[in-house]
Amino acid sequence: MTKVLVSDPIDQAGIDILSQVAQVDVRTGLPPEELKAIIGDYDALMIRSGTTVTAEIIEAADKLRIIGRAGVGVDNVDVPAATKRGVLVVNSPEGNTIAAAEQALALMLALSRHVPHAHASTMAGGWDRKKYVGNELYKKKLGVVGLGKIGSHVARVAKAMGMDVMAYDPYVSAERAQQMQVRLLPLPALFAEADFVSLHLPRTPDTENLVNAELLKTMKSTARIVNCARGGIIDEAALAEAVENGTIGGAALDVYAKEPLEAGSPLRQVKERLILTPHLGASTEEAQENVAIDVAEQIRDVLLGLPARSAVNIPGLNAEVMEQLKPHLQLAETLGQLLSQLAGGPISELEVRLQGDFAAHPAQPLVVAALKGLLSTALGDSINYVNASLEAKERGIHVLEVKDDASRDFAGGSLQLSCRNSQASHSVTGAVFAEGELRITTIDEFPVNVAPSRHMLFTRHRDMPGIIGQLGSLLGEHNVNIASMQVGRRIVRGDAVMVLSLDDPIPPSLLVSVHAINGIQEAHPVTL
Ligand SMILES: NC(=O)C1=CN([C@@H]2O[C@H](COP(=O)(O)OP(=O)(O)OC[C@H]3O[C@@H](n4cnc5c(N)ncnc54)[C@H](O)[C@@H]3O)[C@@H](O)[C@H]2O)C=CC1
Ligand SMILES: O=C(O)C(=O)COP(=O)(O)O
Repeated sequence: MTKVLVSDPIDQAGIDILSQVAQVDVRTGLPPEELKAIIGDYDALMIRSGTTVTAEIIEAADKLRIIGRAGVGVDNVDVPAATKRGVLVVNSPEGNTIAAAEQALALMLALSRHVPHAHASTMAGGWDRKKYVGNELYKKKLGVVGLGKIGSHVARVAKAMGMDVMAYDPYVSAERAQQMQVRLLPLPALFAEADFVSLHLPRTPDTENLVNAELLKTMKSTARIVNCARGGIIDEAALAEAVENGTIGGAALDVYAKEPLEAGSPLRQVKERLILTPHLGASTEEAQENVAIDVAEQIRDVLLGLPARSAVNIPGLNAEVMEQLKPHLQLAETLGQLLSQLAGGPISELEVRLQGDFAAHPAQPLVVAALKGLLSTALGDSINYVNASLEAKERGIHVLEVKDDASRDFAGGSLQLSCRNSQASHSVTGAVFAEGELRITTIDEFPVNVAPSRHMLFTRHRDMPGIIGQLGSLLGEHNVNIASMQVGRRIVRGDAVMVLSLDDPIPPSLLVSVHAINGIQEAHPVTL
């Protein structure tokens, strides 16, 4: 029975989808040791930010095929460790965009009008209209750091509220910023000019402690900062001090370096002009339904053997590409399997050549598929689209991609894989014919025209009378049925190849006899 573990609170809509294909166990708040102890039973894991998926947990996850993050940030998942184990990581890149953006806007308004403190004071019996005089956002300068999906929505709404919006994002083009009518500024200039700063960038080694004591000192003493992105981007002790000392006008945080926020955090000591919420950015009914459906559908699809649409660790290979290129990927994988069995040993270089109309396809997915095929001979089921590139790199396989749209052998083009190792080099070419039918069209530059089949035998031999008959009789004597046979040669009585599709595998003892036939130079049994 396929089993899915849901280890954080997920909307019921997601559980319902997963239940169509698997037994779903919801166990939230598991301590790491307990998660490690049970993860080996599960085919899929669905999480939010509450579960940390370490390399140790992935190591214990013998059956795990997919980790679904019902949200955006995957910084709580050791993605390289998952990739190494061939575990797909998916997320919901857009399901909570609006929720997180609205949380940032809510905090900006709440900060500028002292909403939480005024509320607490009123509830406590007070009526303090003077203390809580605030500021308007209208005509104030907002600096958005990270102009991605959430940052862009914040910028759009802030502009509608009459704010002057600037942004810092090293990966956003001047054209995009212009389109959004946002000024792009370097980070120090943005911090120096801003009345409000809102952070919307991921936490990475580059962004850790990006907002430190030094940068805070460059802000206006009235400026306020909002972080609904990730903890650890702001130095929390420095921020607490800056708010307390009046270096800046205030701050509102939804995310923390360590969650839940520790009881002894200096942030908890700040009494005024600081608003803290417990990571609520994505916590709207709408966003929770969106992300749960988005991610549960992907887990369901992957468990059914279908591609996922938002895979984090197979860039360029989303569901749309997989669907469009299905037969082409199948061809690349089959040729990879074939090539590795012809080579019969470690390979140091693989050339993937997209010829004719094939060159119009993106190369990367086809390279990944070829590597998966190539490595599956040695690594079996443990190799997949997730870890194929990494495994190839670790085995020192140098990959060359070539696009040659001038070569016009077939309508639709062809794909050629060539490999080299210390002893020899081999090449195979294939094409996708009408109705998605796959054909092997050359082997070691000899022209053939064969549909791949489960069991095959490839020989290199001298083109001379009697060889085909001898081989046919030999296989017949051993009850190996030949489904089809083809010979390819470049010159009469020169070197030739023979391709046999067989109904049964060739036993090793029979292979010895095949090799013994006079004129046969090489014989490679192939299983696809
Ligand atoms: N508080 C919450 O509950 C939620 C928090 N988030 C967090 O919000 C953040 C943004 O999410 P999205 O907008 O969906 O992501 P996104 O990928 O659409 O945007 C991130 C932007 O940050 C930019 N960026 C990367 N490194 C940068 C750097 N060093 N300096 C400035 N900009 C940089 C990227 O170019 C990109 O434009 C993520 O960290 C995500 O985890 C997302 C949803 C909910
Ligand atoms: O989607 C994200 O990146 C979030 O931070 C949301 O986290 P959550 O799912 O609410 O634990």
